[in-house]
Amino acid sequence: MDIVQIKDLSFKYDKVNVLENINLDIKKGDFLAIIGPNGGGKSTLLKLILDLKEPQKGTIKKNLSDDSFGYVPQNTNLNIDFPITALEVVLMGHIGSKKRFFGYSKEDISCAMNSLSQVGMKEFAKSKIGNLSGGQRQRVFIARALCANPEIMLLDEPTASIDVKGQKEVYELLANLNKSITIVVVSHDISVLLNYAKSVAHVNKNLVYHKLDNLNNNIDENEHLCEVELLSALGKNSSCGCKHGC
Ligand SMILES: Nc1ncnc2c1ncn2[C@@H]1O[C@H](COP(=O)(O)OP(=O)(O)OP(=O)(O)O)[C@@H](O)[C@H]1O
Repeated sequence: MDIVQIKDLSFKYDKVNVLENINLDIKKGDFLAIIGPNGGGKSTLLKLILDLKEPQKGTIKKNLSDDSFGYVPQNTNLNIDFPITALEVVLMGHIGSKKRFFGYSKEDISCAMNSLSQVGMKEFAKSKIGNLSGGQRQRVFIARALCANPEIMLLDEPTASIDVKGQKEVYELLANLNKSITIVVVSHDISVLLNYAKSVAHVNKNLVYHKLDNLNNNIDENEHLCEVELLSALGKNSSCGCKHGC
């Protein structure tokens, strides 16, 4: 079943076209990697899917209820020096609370602890967010998105500034969540991500979609794999926008 159907979507900021005639169906259970060069339109596409922006042309149809999206934004806008605990960060994402202005209910706290447990961070519930490693902090942000009990989770650059070991841990976690949640990840760290993704969408104003079962898998995550190499492995050509200038 397609849980998101994007048809002939175009979007521009001012007069500059950022996305042009995008067609994409996201299947229930998919683990979709959205890759592409800087400024290619990946974050804009996520925001359109999340209704944070409106398409100027084309349609996005969703076979989901509105509150079943989990979103882990690129910039969490959280000052990590702020003395807030992992549990409090997760509670901030709790949309089920009926006691918003009077603190959180026991149910909210138990749901947040459950989310922390799902991401392997229960014992860090009382740790200050600034004292966690980058990978641990990202797990807490994933736990916050899990509080909405999402059917689909969208993550924008979840492994930026995390070392390869930490990246693998984040993707192992997402692969595990993918047993019940559809996962969409925007990332530049494609060598690690592509060992976990089931499909890939290359976005550079236009979108090219590939299923990944025909890619020779077990990519060595310590080796740099540029988008040209990836797309040529998939039988497509594209100019590389990667930072290595290949
Ligand atoms: N609010 C905005 N107003 C005007 N232009 C914008 C705005 N947001 C993004 N853009 C421009 O739209 C283009 C696409 O941006 P977007 O953030 O979607 O790309 P991206 O593929 O996610 O990039 P990156 O990989 O660098 O995060 C860029 O040229 C960017 O400068």
